[in-house]
Amino acid sequence: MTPLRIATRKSALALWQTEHVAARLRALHPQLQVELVPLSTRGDEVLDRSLATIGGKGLFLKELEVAMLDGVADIAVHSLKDVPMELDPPFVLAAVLERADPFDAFVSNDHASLAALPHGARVGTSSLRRQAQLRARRPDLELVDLRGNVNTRLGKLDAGQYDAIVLACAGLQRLGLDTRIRERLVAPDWLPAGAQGAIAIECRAGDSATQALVGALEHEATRLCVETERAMNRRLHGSCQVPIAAYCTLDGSTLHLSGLVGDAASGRCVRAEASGARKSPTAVGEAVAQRLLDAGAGALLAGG
Ligand SMILES: NCc1[nH]cc(CCC(=O)O)c1CC(=O)O
Repeated sequence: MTPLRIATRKSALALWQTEHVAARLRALHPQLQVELVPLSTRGDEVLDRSLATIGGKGLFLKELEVAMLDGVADIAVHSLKDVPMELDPPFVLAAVLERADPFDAFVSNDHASLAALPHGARVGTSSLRRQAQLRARRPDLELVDLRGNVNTRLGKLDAGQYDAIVLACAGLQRLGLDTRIRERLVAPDWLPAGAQGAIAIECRAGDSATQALVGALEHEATRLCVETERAMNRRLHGSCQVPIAAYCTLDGSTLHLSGLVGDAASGRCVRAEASGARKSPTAVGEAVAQRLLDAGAGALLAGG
């Protein structure tokens, strides 16, 4: 059998996620040889600049997609929250794995919780979604830009540049850093990015053999929830540059979606919810998007 080659970014988190997928594929298919193809992406090389000015988060995907088109790799492993709402037609998400912890983590060396931070404390995050929710709860905080991969961000916290930072729980847990989590910021009070905590496998749309191979890793409940969240984002034209949060759960046959659009500067947040049948993730996502727009989210999305 020809080996299955997996394109991956080179950050510690990306490599962990790719090794995880490789191990699960080897366990499912003992005869299969699985190889990693680590690649540098433009998104990794320009982390110090605003991603919006250089083409958005899709930059992390592009090189991995080129590798698949060139036949250098068969699949690519992604954090689904970083995957654009629309994939280019030659690609599909062949599997979505069971979601890990979907929530954000409050991380600090000196303070036990967001509420316990002293007045005017410095909190590092470059996520507009996190900034908007921080401002809403604590208008007194000084919010400071913080980029880089998980270990870079923790290093800057430990160097004393911030009193606290906010990261995804899933990334910390995967890297064995869960003891750094001082407080989990959970729904309904605090909402994560759509698809946070979920790993997705992308492959060529025409490659049905590979799709069959990786399809065994599909987790249906996660797929339904992230499709609902992504339908909301798509309808709102969400990208990493707009403060949009979405969190969906599946309860038996019912999807429950909570959405939020915020403004990082003022901390104004508009929220909406909807429920619907598990067979209708798109309708549930679009219903929440419409309710957010009806409640005034359009002005926040337009930047004011
Ligand atoms: N923005 C980068 C990114 N993309 C995915 C994760 C965490 C893992 C996940 O959500 O699956 C992170 C780190 C973070 O936001 O702290």
